[in-house]
Amino acid sequence: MTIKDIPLREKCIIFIGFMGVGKTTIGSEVAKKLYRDFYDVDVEIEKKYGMSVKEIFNTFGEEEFRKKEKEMIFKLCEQRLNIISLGGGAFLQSEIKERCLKDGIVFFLDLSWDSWKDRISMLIDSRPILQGRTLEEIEDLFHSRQKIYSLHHSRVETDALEIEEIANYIVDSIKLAWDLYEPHK
Ligand SMILES: Nc1ncnc2c1ncn2[C@@H]1O[C@H](COP(=O)(O)OP(=O)(O)OP(=O)(O)O)[C@@H](O)[C@H]1O
Ligand SMILES: O=C(O)C1=C[C@@H](O)[C@@H](O)[C@H](O)C1
Ligand SMILES: [Mg+2]
Repeated sequence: MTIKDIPLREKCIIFIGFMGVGKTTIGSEVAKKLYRDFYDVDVEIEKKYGMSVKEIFNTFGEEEFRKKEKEMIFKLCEQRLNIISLGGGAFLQSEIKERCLKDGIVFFLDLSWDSWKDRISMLIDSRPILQGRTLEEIEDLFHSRQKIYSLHHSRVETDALEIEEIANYIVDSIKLAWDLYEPHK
């Protein structure tokens, strides 16, 4: 059986989007609702190194982190049925992007800059990419990153929604797609 033959119902469900939009939080909620295993790529890499992402960046550099990020995502995509939240920069690598779009159902969590900036205090200490940047530089990064997320299977605007509402909407839309494209016989 080739990779093309993965039934829709068995494909991994993958979350992308800028740092702090809610990939980890929403991914784990969706996994609970679908009774599936959840993997957060940043957390899996942290477990491998026994260090935080910030420590990995400081000790080994971003290039090493990106290499591990690709290895980890490819490994998780090889298995079926996983729910996977990517790091905010994973789609910078075109090989990751292509693999995820081929083997998974990719949800882009889209949050406006105005809403995102209210979360900055929760994120600034633990996200190495944000450190040492002014608010204006972070805003530029936020906007320039949007194009890496432009290829996806579904986009969810999360601004006005609670975590639970977003997770329910995503689960409903996945079930609808399953029934439409691969109805039970
Ligand atoms: N819809 C929401 N409403 C309010 N707060 C939210 C919502 N979604 C996520 N959050 C909060 O925003 C913060 C960042 O969320 P989370 O860690 O899930 O983002 P992320 O996309 O995984 O970030 P990163 O790419 O840096 O790993 C968390 O404190 C989370 O509780
Ligand atoms: O947007 C990014 O480049 C990153 C996002 C985080 O999830 C981590 O993967 C890391 O801090 C890099
Ligand atoms: Mg996360």
